[in-house]
Amino acid sequence: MAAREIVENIYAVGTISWDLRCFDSIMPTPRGSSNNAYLVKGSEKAALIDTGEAHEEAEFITNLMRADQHSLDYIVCLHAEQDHSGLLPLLLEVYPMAKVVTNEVCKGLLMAMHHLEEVEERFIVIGDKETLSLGDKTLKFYLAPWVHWPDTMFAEVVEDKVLFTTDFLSTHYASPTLFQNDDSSEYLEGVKRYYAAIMMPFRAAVREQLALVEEIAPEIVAPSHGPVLKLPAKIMDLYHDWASETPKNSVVVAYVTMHGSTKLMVNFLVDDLVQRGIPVHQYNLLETDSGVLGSAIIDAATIILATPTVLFGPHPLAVNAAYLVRALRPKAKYLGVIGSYGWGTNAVNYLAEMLSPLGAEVLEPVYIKGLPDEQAISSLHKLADSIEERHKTL
Ligand SMILES: Cc1cc2nc3c(=O)[nH]c(=O)nc-3n(C[C@H](O)[C@H](O)[C@H](O)COP(=O)(O)O)c2cc1C
Repeated sequence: MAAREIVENIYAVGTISWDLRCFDSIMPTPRGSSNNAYLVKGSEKAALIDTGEAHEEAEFITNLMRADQHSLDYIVCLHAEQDHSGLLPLLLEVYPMAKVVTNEVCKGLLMAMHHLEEVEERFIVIGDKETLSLGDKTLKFYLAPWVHWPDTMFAEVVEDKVLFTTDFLSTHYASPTLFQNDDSSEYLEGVKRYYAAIMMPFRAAVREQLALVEEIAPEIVAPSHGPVLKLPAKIMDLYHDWASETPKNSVVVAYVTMHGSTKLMVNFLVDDLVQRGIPVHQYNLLETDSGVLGSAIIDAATIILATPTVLFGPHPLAVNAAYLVRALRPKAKYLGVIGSYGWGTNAVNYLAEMLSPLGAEVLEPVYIKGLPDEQAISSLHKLADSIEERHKTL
């Protein structure tokens, strides 16, 4: 990939992974991704904004050479995670005069993770709203913690109104174009997957950093993954909506079944909710990737886990889903467990306990032996009644 000019003397020099299908071994990336890095060439000094994964060295160094960058004054680290900082040790060797510019928290993480004690004197620690002159371009730094690590920060090229936002407003999306001009559904699906997996647990920080971006009012947002954005109003609006604490009148039913009993229960419950006009989506956990499930739970008011009992507890796929729900901390107000067992079970308690840190109300479970009978169907109707009643108060 050649270095690509964003505005005069600011280049994208990162790497694109067209074939990547899972990021961090946790996030499915059906459209690939990119690890973005940027080169800012001032009249006196040059700064690299972030690096890339350690294994991307060949492509990365090639890009810097194509940008004709044979020396560097600064390597700015906006975030210590290895997809941004993995090449820092190598670049410190390649550019022996370069200083590392970062905040105190990020410095601590970089030093600890890359064992950089020997080069500590090459670090320059900057604080919130401090600036660094590159000659005719000025970098201004903004601490933006918890989107999504404690160290995250933004950097602005003041004269060009370009804001580097690290993972904030990023998307795992390998784009042939430098800028994202369209609202293609594929791209927006990527935006949503990324928000769900990375930003959702930190909604309060997301709201704070949205306000910061609005205050800075950049003309161009250059994030760490996916395309560069001009006036990202659409994505900002989506973030505002997703990061609010108000859930929507919708229900997510995530289920697994071995012999079909739990599936029949799901069918009854979902049909009942549909009859009542409550938006509901069901997901078979056997074939639902974590990005789809994560996106689905962003704003649902109720999440139902449906599982048979396996060895006295929930099916492992339901445990996995519950773990994901707990970790992503969605804004759901109500949780439910339904399912089927044979002779003895602790599945409901197990899931209720797993999900208790969310602080949501756990609705009366419907957990039955074998196939659903009339009594089970009546209990599922009652569950739909309580969902309808509670959703009226949203
Ligand atoms: C591997 C396996 C382990 C099971 N372990 C239990 C168990 O510990 N306790 C129990 O009550 N039922 C157990 N069952 C029975 C199922 O929970 C029961 O058949 C249930 O009705 C299946 O629901 P489904 O039709 O939705 O798959 C087990 C079934 C299988 C296949």
